[in-house]
This record gives sequence, C-alpha cells and structure tokens, in this order.
Amino acid sequence: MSDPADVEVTGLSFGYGRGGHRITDVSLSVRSTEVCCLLGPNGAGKTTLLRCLLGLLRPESGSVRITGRDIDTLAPRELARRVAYVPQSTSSPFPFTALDIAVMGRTPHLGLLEAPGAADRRGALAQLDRLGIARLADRSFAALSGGERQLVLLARALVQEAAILILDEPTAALDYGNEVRTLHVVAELAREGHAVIMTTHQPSHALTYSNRAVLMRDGLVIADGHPDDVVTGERLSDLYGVPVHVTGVTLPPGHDRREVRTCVPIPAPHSAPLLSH
Ligand SMILES: Nc1ncnc2c1ncn2[C@@H]1O[C@H](COP(=O)(O)OP(=O)(O)OP(=O)(O)O)[C@@H](O)[C@H]1O
Repeated sequence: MSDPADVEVTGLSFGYGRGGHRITDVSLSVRSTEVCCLLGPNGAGKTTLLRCLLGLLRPESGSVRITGRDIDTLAPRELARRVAYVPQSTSSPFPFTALDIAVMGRTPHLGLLEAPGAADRRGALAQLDRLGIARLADRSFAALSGGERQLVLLARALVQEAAILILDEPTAALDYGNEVRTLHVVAELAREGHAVIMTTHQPSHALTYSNRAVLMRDGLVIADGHPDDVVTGERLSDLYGVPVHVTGVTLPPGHDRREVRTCVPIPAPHSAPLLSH
C-alpha cells in the first residue's frame, strides 16, 4: 500500500443550515510536493471546503484524514503541528508587533505555559526575512497594510513548521512583486515536501505555480487534475461565464523552463483598444 495522502477528503458534504449553501460529496487527496490550486467563482464553496479541512466546520457526512489520521482523532495541538492556515484577512485589536504575530506560529511546539524563547524569535525573524519583510518585525501588526498583514500571516504559518499549508487567497492583497515572490516561496515549500492547498482567483497561478488544479462550482468539484489538463480556455470560459484564452508564452533563453502557460480574457466583440490621450 502507498503512503497515506497528506490530506484525504472522502465524500464530504456540508451545509449552512436548512436551505443554506452547501458543498456536496467532495473527494480530494493532496500529497506532499503538491501545490493544489482551488479555483471557482465567488461563493463556489472554496473557503467552506478549507474550513472543513481545518476542522472549523463539521461536515454532515464524509471524512477528512490528515497524514493518515481522521481529523476527529487529532487534538488541536496535534492538528496545528500538521496543518497551518493563512486566512483571507485578519486584524488584531491587541498591540502585537509583526514579529509577535509570527512567533505565535511556535505555540503548538511549546509547553502549556512555556513562553517563546530567543531561538523561537530568531526562527520567526528568519521567516519574515524569507518573505522579504524583516523590516516590519517591530511594527504594530494592526498598523500594517492589508498586504503586509497577509505576508506576516504567511510567515506565522511557516514558523508553525506544519507539513500541510492551507492558504486562502494568499496573494489577494499583494502588489505584483510580492505576489510573484510569495508564489515562488509556495512552489519552493512544495519542492521541500510540503503539501499546499490554496484558493486563488487567478487561473494563471494554477498554470504557472501549481501541479494540481481543482475547479469548484455551486459546492461541487467539477474538475480535478494537472493544471495543463484542467485549466483550459473552454473550462475557464464556462466556469466564469466570460470568454478566456489559455496560451503558452515562450521565455527568453537562460531559464529553467522554456514555456509558461497563462490565461487572457478575450475582449468583447468589435471592441477596439482604448485610445490614449
Ligand atoms: N457562515 C455562513 N453562514 C451561511 N452561509 C455562508 C456562511 N459562510 C459562507 N456562506 C455561503 O456559502 C457560500 C460559499 O461561500 P464560500 O466562502 O465558501 O465561497 P468561496 O468560493 O470561498 O467564495 P469567494 O471566492 O467569494 O471567497 C456562499 O454563498 C456564502 O454566502
């Protein structure tokens, strides 16, 4: 028998009360070294699925196994050593610095009343540095921009040293440079052996940085496979209801990869480019 998948979801269904929105019969397994991008329109159920994977929502039926263990058998600290989560956005009413927030990622590794020590703070600083934000270490978390906060929360997740990373739109608030740098780190983490599940509204993220894409609509998984097979112009056009073209772009010589694929919207018929003044 092969090793258990890092995350194995089988026949999972969940609904927000009677007549509320639902996800239905979702099965998904994501293994070490995979970056799995969850794509789908607003309200498709992506965050709901992530919250079920984290044990924050209790499914009506089906199971979630984390590194071979049923999630219901894992105590919160055990779960936190296995899975780190970066939510869409968070603030803090308390006067924590960015470094304080990042150090909180050590909590599942500390004793009950143990405070983080110098080594924990050094480790957290190293992760802030990996994401290019060491300069923010002593700034108040509450006073950071949305994008800066997002990077600090990602640093906290890295400090947690969990094998599984669950990222809800991790680049939504980032400028272009930070978006690309963050996705490079995500791909690097998968190469190091992590399993990453991330939601995104950018199909190009799946095409360029992931090796697995899952498309969701109305609470159902409608496609699951390698991004080259799943993230096609036809599928995206159907999923988002707008015409989209997926194409390969040849990179200049000197790069590891010769081609990356990306997607572009097809302009409305008879639309000329806008004139510049
Ligand atoms: N706490 C809640 N109570 C009731 N309904 C909810 C709750 N949270 C989400 N929903 C509904 O469930 C559906 C799926 O929401 P979810 O946040 O999972 O979608 P999503 O795919 O992550 O969307 P987005 O891309 O906009 O973040 C939505 O219609 C939403 O209104």
